[in-house]
Amino acid sequence: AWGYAANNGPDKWADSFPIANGPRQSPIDIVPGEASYDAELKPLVLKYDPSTCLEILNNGHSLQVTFVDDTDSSTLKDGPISGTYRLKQFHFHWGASDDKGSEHTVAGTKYPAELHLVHWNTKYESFGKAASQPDGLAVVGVFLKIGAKNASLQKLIDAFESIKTKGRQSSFANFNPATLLPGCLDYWTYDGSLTTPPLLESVTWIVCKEPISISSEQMGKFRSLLFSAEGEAECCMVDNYRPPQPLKGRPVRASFK
Ligand SMILES: NS(=O)(=O)c1ccc2o/c(=N\O)[nH]c2c1
Ligand SMILES: [Zn+2]
Repeated sequence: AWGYAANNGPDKWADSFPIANGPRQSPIDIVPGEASYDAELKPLVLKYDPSTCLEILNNGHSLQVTFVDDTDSSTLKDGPISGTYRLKQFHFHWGASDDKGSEHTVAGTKYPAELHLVHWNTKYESFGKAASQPDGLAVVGVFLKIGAKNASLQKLIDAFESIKTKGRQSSFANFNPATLLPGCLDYWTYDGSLTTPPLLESVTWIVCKEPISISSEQMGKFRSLLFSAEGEAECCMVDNYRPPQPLKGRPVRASFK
């Protein structure tokens, strides 16, 4: 099965998922000077209902918080997209040290971590169906940088003991993902893919320019999660990021000057 180790990591994914070398793969290096400001891009409209928060889980690749997505309670609208996209889950990617961990980079700069809020287009009947369509998904990416303790992230961290190993999940209620968004919602946007297998080219990426903070201690708690299941040799969940992929001529637009 795929992972992030030398024997099953990003350089090996093309063996089972040839789309890994496709024309619209993610993540990418975002070069602000080469992004074009598009005055027609609208502000993001994110409306999240904390009561749709369901559970927190360790899926062996990341820690993920999943949401009830059978109604339009938690949605993303406007920005670069048309129609309504429903929040399905959010998760993170991070490094073994503070000098790496994000998937997108900004003029080569790696952040210690990156948050992905995953939404699917309600013109399709489910996430699974949407994930195979070129306009099926919209993922909002938020960079994390080392700084002040983040009270919102702390609520997630307080649940980590119950999801330390692969396959563990626990109920997680009334969490408002809007508390994880930066104050300013300026963004870059481009057409891309899932950054993990099956690497489907169905994602409109919306990457926020402004990072949110996480303290060093909090970052250490992320690194205490395990890729391994209970009873297996312990393997720290770190460096669960795919490096930037070729842009292949794609335009990157900015919502800000
Ligand atoms: N890392 S990512 O591109 O946000 C992402 C989002 C949703 C996903 O669902 C997946 N398999 O079902 N992989 C995946 C990656
Ligand atoms: Zn992700």
